[in-house]
Amino acid sequence: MRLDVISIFPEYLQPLSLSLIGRAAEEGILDLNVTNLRDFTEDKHRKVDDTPYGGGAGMVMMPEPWGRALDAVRPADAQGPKPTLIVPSPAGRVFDQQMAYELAEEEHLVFACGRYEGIDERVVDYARENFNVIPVSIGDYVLNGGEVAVMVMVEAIARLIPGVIGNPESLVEESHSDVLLEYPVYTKPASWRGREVPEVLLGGNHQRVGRFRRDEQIKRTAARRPDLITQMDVQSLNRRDRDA
Ligand SMILES: CN1CCCC[C@@H]1Cn1ccc2ccc(-c3n[nH]c(N)c3C#N)cc21
Repeated sequence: MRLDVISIFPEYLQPLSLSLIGRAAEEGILDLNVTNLRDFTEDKHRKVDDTPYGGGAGMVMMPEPWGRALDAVRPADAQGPKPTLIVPSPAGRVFDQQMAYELAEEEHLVFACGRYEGIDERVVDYARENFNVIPVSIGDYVLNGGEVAVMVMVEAIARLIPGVIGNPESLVEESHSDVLLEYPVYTKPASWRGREVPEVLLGGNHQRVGRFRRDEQIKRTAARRPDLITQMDVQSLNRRDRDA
Protein backbone atom coordinates (compact mmCIF):
# COMPACT_ATOMS: atom_id res chain seq x y z
CA MET A 1 0.00 0.00 0.00
CA ARG A 2 1.04 3.53 -0.86
CA LEU A 3 0.28 6.17 1.76
CA ASP A 4 0.61 9.90 1.09
CA VAL A 5 0.21 12.47 3.85
CA ILE A 6 0.09 16.20 3.09
CA SER A 7 0.58 18.56 6.04
CA ILE A 8 2.12 21.92 7.04
CA PHE A 9 3.64 20.03 9.98
CA PRO A 10 5.31 17.00 8.34
CA GLU A 11 7.41 16.47 11.46
CA TYR A 12 4.16 15.64 13.29
CA LEU A 13 4.09 12.41 11.28
CA GLN A 14 7.66 11.40 12.22
CA PRO A 15 6.47 8.73 14.73
CA LEU A 16 5.14 6.76 11.76
CA SER A 17 8.77 5.97 10.94
CA LEU A 18 9.08 4.12 14.25
CA SER A 19 8.14 0.60 15.36
CA LEU A 20 6.04 -1.72 13.24
CA ILE A 21 4.95 0.82 10.68
CA GLY A 22 8.48 2.11 10.24
CA ARG A 23 9.74 -1.44 9.74
CA ALA A 24 6.97 -2.17 7.24
CA ALA A 25 8.02 0.92 5.32
CA GLU A 26 11.67 -0.21 5.35
CA GLU A 27 10.59 -3.66 4.12
CA GLY A 28 8.55 -2.13 1.31
CA ILE A 29 5.20 -3.41 2.61
CA LEU A 30 4.18 0.23 3.00
CA ASP A 31 5.26 3.09 0.75
CA LEU A 32 4.87 6.06 3.09
CA ASN A 33 5.36 9.60 1.76
CA VAL A 34 4.90 12.74 3.88
CA THR A 35 4.76 16.03 1.98
CA ASN A 36 4.92 19.60 3.24
CA LEU A 37 2.03 21.61 1.83
CA ARG A 38 4.24 24.71 1.93
CA ASP A 39 6.37 23.16 -0.81
CA PHE A 40 3.41 23.87 -3.10
CA THR A 41 3.21 27.61 -2.37
CA GLU A 42 4.58 30.16 -4.82
CA ASP A 43 5.17 33.20 -2.62
CA LYS A 44 8.22 34.00 -0.58
CA HIS A 45 6.29 33.69 2.68
CA ARG A 46 5.01 30.20 1.69
CA LYS A 47 1.51 31.34 2.64
CA VAL A 48 -1.12 28.61 3.08
CA ASP A 49 -3.98 30.46 4.85
CA ASP A 50 -6.10 33.56 4.44
CA THR A 51 -9.12 35.25 6.01
CA PRO A 52 -12.52 33.56 5.61
CA TYR A 53 -15.10 34.89 3.13
CA GLY A 54 -18.19 35.83 5.13
CA GLY A 55 -16.03 36.91 8.08
CA GLY A 56 -15.58 35.10 11.36
CA ALA A 57 -12.63 34.19 13.55
CA GLY A 58 -9.56 32.36 12.40
CA MET A 59 -8.07 31.59 9.00
CA VAL A 60 -8.94 29.19 6.19
CA MET A 61 -6.46 27.09 4.20
CA MET A 62 -6.10 28.50 0.69
CA PRO A 63 -7.11 26.29 -2.27
CA GLU A 64 -4.09 26.92 -4.54
CA PRO A 65 -1.40 25.06 -2.57
CA TRP A 66 -3.78 22.17 -1.98
CA GLY A 67 -4.64 21.96 -5.67
CA ARG A 68 -0.96 21.76 -6.62
CA ALA A 69 -0.19 19.25 -3.85
CA LEU A 70 -3.05 16.94 -4.86
CA ASP A 71 -2.09 17.20 -8.53
CA ALA A 72 1.45 16.18 -7.56
CA VAL A 73 0.11 13.07 -5.84
CA ARG A 74 -2.24 12.22 -8.71
CA PRO A 75 -2.06 14.24 -11.94
CA ALA A 76 -5.42 15.03 -13.56
CA ASP A 77 -4.50 12.85 -16.58
CA ALA A 78 -3.45 9.84 -14.50
CA GLN A 79 -4.90 6.47 -15.48
CA GLY A 80 -6.00 3.61 -13.26
CA PRO A 81 -8.21 3.48 -10.17
CA LYS A 82 -8.68 6.68 -8.19
CA PRO A 83 -6.81 6.79 -4.87
CA THR A 84 -8.88 7.33 -1.74
CA LEU A 85 -8.42 10.79 -0.22
CA ILE A 86 -9.14 10.90 3.50
CA VAL A 87 -9.86 14.41 4.76
CA PRO A 88 -9.82 14.47 8.58
CA SER A 89 -12.62 16.72 9.81
CA PRO A 90 -14.86 17.04 12.90
CA ALA A 91 -17.69 16.98 10.35
CA GLY A 92 -16.60 13.64 8.88
CA ARG A 93 -17.92 10.10 9.04
CA VAL A 94 -16.72 8.60 12.32
CA PHE A 95 -13.72 6.29 11.90
CA ASP A 96 -14.16 2.80 13.33
CA GLN A 97 -12.71 -0.69 12.96
CA GLN A 98 -15.00 -1.49 10.04
CA MET A 99 -13.68 1.54 8.16
CA ALA A 100 -10.12 0.49 9.04
CA TYR A 101 -10.76 -2.93 7.47
CA GLU A 102 -12.27 -1.33 4.37
CA LEU A 103 -9.41 1.15 3.92
CA ALA A 104 -6.79 -1.56 4.50
CA GLU A 105 -7.95 -3.08 1.20
CA GLU A 106 -7.05 0.06 -0.76
CA GLU A 107 -3.91 0.28 -2.89
CA HIS A 108 -3.33 4.00 -2.37
CA LEU A 109 -4.49 6.20 0.49
CA VAL A 110 -3.92 9.96 0.61
CA PHE A 111 -4.45 11.99 3.79
CA ALA A 112 -5.01 15.78 3.66
CA CYS A 113 -4.22 17.34 7.04
CA GLY A 114 -6.09 20.58 7.53
CA ARG A 115 -5.30 23.24 10.09
CA TYR A 116 -6.76 26.60 11.18
CA GLU A 117 -10.56 26.63 10.57
CA GLY A 118 -10.23 24.02 7.85
CA ILE A 119 -9.53 23.70 4.11
CA ASP A 120 -11.38 25.78 1.48
CA GLU A 121 -14.35 23.57 0.55
CA ARG A 122 -13.62 23.90 -3.17
CA VAL A 123 -10.52 21.75 -2.63
CA VAL A 124 -12.69 18.83 -1.50
CA ASP A 125 -14.97 19.39 -4.49
CA TYR A 126 -12.02 19.58 -6.92
CA ALA A 127 -10.42 16.48 -5.40
CA ARG A 128 -13.50 14.39 -6.26
CA GLU A 129 -12.39 14.59 -9.91
CA ASN A 130 -9.30 12.48 -9.22
CA PHE A 131 -9.92 10.84 -5.82
CA ASN A 132 -12.57 8.97 -3.90
CA VAL A 133 -12.95 11.58 -1.17
CA ILE A 134 -13.99 10.62 2.37
CA PRO A 135 -14.20 13.26 5.13
CA VAL A 136 -13.47 11.32 8.36
CA SER A 137 -13.65 12.19 12.06
CA ILE A 138 -11.83 10.15 14.72
CA GLY A 139 -14.38 11.11 17.37
CA ASP A 140 -16.74 13.65 18.83
CA TYR A 141 -14.19 16.10 20.22
CA VAL A 142 -12.31 18.97 18.58
CA LEU A 143 -8.62 18.82 17.69
CA ASN A 144 -6.45 21.62 16.27
CA GLY A 145 -5.74 19.88 13.00
CA GLY A 146 -5.79 16.65 11.07
CA GLU A 147 -2.32 15.25 11.86
CA VAL A 148 -3.22 13.43 15.08
CA ALA A 149 -6.24 11.92 13.34
CA VAL A 150 -4.00 10.69 10.51
CA MET A 151 -1.65 9.05 13.03
CA VAL A 152 -4.61 7.20 14.55
CA MET A 153 -6.00 6.10 11.21
CA VAL A 154 -2.67 5.07 9.68
CA GLU A 155 -1.87 2.91 12.71
CA ALA A 156 -5.33 1.30 12.77
CA ILE A 157 -5.25 0.64 9.01
CA ALA A 158 -1.59 -0.34 8.51
CA ARG A 159 -1.63 -2.98 11.26
CA LEU A 160 -4.30 -4.88 9.30
CA ILE A 161 -2.06 -5.18 6.24
CA PRO A 162 -0.41 -8.63 5.95
CA GLY A 163 3.20 -8.55 7.11
CA VAL A 164 2.97 -5.35 9.16
CA ILE A 165 2.50 -6.98 12.56
CA GLY A 166 4.49 -10.09 13.40
CA ASN A 167 1.71 -12.40 14.51
CA PRO A 168 -1.51 -12.10 12.46
CA GLU A 169 -3.15 -14.41 14.99
CA SER A 170 -3.27 -11.48 17.41
CA LEU A 171 -5.60 -9.65 15.01
CA VAL A 172 -8.19 -12.38 15.39
CA GLU A 173 -9.13 -11.88 19.06
CA GLU A 174 -9.14 -8.10 19.17
CA SER A 175 -11.79 -5.81 20.54
CA HIS A 176 -13.97 -4.17 17.96
CA SER A 177 -13.22 -6.91 15.50
CA ASP A 178 -15.53 -8.82 17.90
CA VAL A 179 -18.54 -7.10 19.49
CA LEU A 180 -16.99 -7.49 22.93
CA LEU A 181 -14.13 -5.53 24.51
CA GLU A 182 -10.77 -7.08 25.38
CA TYR A 183 -10.48 -9.31 28.45
CA PRO A 184 -7.96 -8.29 31.20
CA VAL A 185 -4.40 -9.58 30.74
CA TYR A 186 -1.77 -10.59 33.33
CA THR A 187 1.88 -11.65 33.39
CA LYS A 188 4.52 -12.58 35.96
CA PRO A 189 4.82 -12.27 38.92
CA ALA A 190 1.74 -14.25 40.01
CA SER A 191 1.57 -12.11 43.17
CA TRP A 192 2.33 -8.39 43.01
CA ARG A 193 1.83 -5.87 45.85
CA GLY A 194 -0.78 -8.11 47.42
CA ARG A 195 -2.65 -8.60 44.15
CA GLU A 196 -2.98 -12.10 42.70
CA VAL A 197 -3.41 -13.28 39.13
CA PRO A 198 -6.85 -15.00 38.82
CA GLU A 199 -6.30 -18.64 39.78
CA VAL A 200 -7.97 -19.96 36.65
CA LEU A 201 -5.17 -18.49 34.51
CA LEU A 202 -2.49 -20.37 36.42
CA GLY A 203 -4.03 -23.83 36.03
CA GLY A 204 -3.55 -24.44 32.31
CA ASN A 205 -7.12 -25.64 31.71
CA HIS A 206 -7.70 -24.00 28.31
CA GLN A 207 -11.46 -24.49 28.37
CA ARG A 208 -11.74 -22.82 31.78
CA VAL A 209 -9.37 -20.03 30.68
CA GLY A 210 -11.48 -19.44 27.57
CA ARG A 211 -14.70 -19.25 29.59
CA PHE A 212 -13.10 -16.91 32.16
CA ARG A 213 -11.91 -14.57 29.43
CA ARG A 214 -15.26 -14.58 27.65
CA ASP A 215 -17.07 -13.84 30.92
CA GLU A 216 -14.69 -10.94 31.58
CA GLN A 217 -15.30 -9.60 28.08
CA ILE A 218 -19.07 -9.67 28.61
CA LYS A 219 -18.81 -8.03 32.05
CA ARG A 220 -16.48 -5.31 30.78
CA THR A 221 -18.52 -4.56 27.70
CA ALA A 222 -21.80 -4.43 29.64
CA ALA A 223 -20.18 -2.10 32.20
CA ARG A 224 -18.18 0.19 29.90
CA ARG A 225 -19.84 0.02 26.48
CA PRO A 226 -23.48 -1.04 26.85
CA ASP A 227 -24.01 0.67 23.50
CA LEU A 228 -22.14 -2.20 21.88
CA ILE A 229 -24.43 -4.86 23.18
CA THR A 230 -28.07 -5.11 24.24
CA GLN A 231 -29.37 -7.18 27.13
CA MET A 232 -30.72 -9.60 24.55
CA ASP A 233 -27.20 -10.02 23.15
CA VAL A 234 -25.82 -10.79 26.64
CA GLN A 235 -28.34 -13.57 27.04
CA SER A 236 -27.60 -14.97 23.57
CA LEU A 237 -23.87 -14.63 24.19
CA ASN A 238 -24.20 -16.53 27.48
CA ARG A 239 -26.39 -19.16 25.81
CA ARG A 240 -23.96 -19.55 22.90
CA ASP A 241 -20.99 -19.96 25.24
CA ARG A 242 -22.89 -22.43 27.45
CA ASP A 243 -23.63 -24.57 24.40
CA ALA A 244 -20.05 -24.31 23.12
C1 LIG B 1 -10.66 23.79 15.84
N1 LIG B 1 -10.82 24.30 14.48
C2 LIG B 1 -12.07 25.06 14.32
C3 LIG B 1 -13.31 24.18 14.25
C4 LIG B 1 -13.16 23.12 13.17
C5 LIG B 1 -11.84 22.36 13.38
C6 LIG B 1 -10.67 23.27 13.43
C7 LIG B 1 -9.39 22.50 13.66
N2 LIG B 1 -9.12 21.59 12.56
C8 LIG B 1 -8.61 22.03 11.39
C9 LIG B 1 -8.50 20.93 10.55
C10 LIG B 1 -8.94 19.79 11.24
C11 LIG B 1 -9.08 18.44 10.93
C12 LIG B 1 -9.63 17.57 11.86
C13 LIG B 1 -10.04 18.04 13.10
C14 LIG B 1 -10.70 17.13 14.06
N3 LIG B 1 -11.21 17.56 15.22
N4 LIG B 1 -11.80 16.52 15.86
C15 LIG B 1 -11.69 15.41 15.13
N5 LIG B 1 -12.19 14.18 15.48
C16 LIG B 1 -10.99 15.76 13.96
C17 LIG B 1 -10.67 14.80 12.97
N6 LIG B 1 -10.42 13.96 12.21
C18 LIG B 1 -9.89 19.39 13.44
C19 LIG B 1 -9.35 20.26 12.51
